[in-house]
Amino acid sequence: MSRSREESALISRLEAVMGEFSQRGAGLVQPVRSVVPLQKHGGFLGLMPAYLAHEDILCTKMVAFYQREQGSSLPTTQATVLLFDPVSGVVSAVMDGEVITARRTAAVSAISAKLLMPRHAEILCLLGSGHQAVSHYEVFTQAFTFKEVRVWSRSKERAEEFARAAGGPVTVCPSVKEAVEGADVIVTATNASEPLLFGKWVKSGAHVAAVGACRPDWRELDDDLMRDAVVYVDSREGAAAESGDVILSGAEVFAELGEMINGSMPAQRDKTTVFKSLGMGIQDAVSAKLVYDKWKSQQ
Ligand SMILES: NC(=O)C1=CN([C@@H]2O[C@H](COP(=O)(O)OP(=O)(O)OC[C@H]3O[C@@H](n4cnc5c(N)ncnc54)[C@H](O)[C@@H]3O)[C@@H](O)[C@H]2O)C=CC1
Ligand SMILES: O=C(O)C1=NCCCC1
Repeated sequence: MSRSREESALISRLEAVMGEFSQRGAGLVQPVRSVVPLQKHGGFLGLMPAYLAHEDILCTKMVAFYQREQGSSLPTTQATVLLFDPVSGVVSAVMDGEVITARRTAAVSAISAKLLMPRHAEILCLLGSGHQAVSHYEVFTQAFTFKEVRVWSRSKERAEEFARAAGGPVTVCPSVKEAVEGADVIVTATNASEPLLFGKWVKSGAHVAAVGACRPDWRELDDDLMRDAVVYVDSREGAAAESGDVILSGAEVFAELGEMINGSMPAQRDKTTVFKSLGMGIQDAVSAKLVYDKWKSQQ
């Protein structure tokens, strides 16, 4: 299967499961991520189980996240995914979770952009130049056509490296402000714990896919942006427990991505919108099953 067909298959599986999640039916069990904080070491261990009864997928991801020193050779996010046979509880696969995490997160952000970005979006801006920035660049430029792609990163060298490695032209911007001004779609994919994207810089009607800041006291977005934008989340329970951008700004969550997919809540495309992504076990479960089924079919 070509990369683009794999991407479309992943996106349609994710759309279906996010829609099912937002119906809160009995066929889908996914608690909010359990987090074991490792304050002493600047990290946490997250456990992300999920059971999808209709498709009989039983899965858990274990993800370790560490805020590394700049220049560290270790990744900030390290994940392992376990797939089980739900009939017997036997483990059927142990998978590295790096690619699954990178691609499913970008695919979910692309679903939010498909529904919420301005109709004639021309400028994509990526804040951060790490794993998520790379996967978002790949998935977004495959799914949509932009006239300009911009990147900003704390380290100019890293941003330049990112631009060199990208499959098309990327403008490296010297500041967040210059990167985001006039942008139609902004992806925040950093390890920041303080706001770096300010509402006063964001063009009215733009769509922000906010991927970082996954702890209740971490931020990427300022209060103005959170309060002025229409805020969508992947899971209301997840956002209430884990998103500093939601909790500390006091912003109202308008809808879940799945509610938009189901048509029970509208996509307010004409407004400035934020999709606050935290990541969900069901996303890993359907992604891991796609990988497993493909591997099985090749045996
Ligand atoms: N929503 C979701 O489903 C998921 C979210 N994440 C989150 O996405 C974010 C990025 O993850 P990766 O790309 O894997 O990390 P990475 O370590 O590969 O890249 C992080 C980027 O953030 C930048 N950065 C670090 N500290 C910063 C600061 N204080 N201010 C501005 N930039 C800073 C780094 O220079 C780098 O460009 C993390 O916050 C991670 O927790 C990761 C996986 C899934
Ligand atoms: O969903 C995930 O996977 C993650 N989300 C937040 C940060 C660590 C990984």
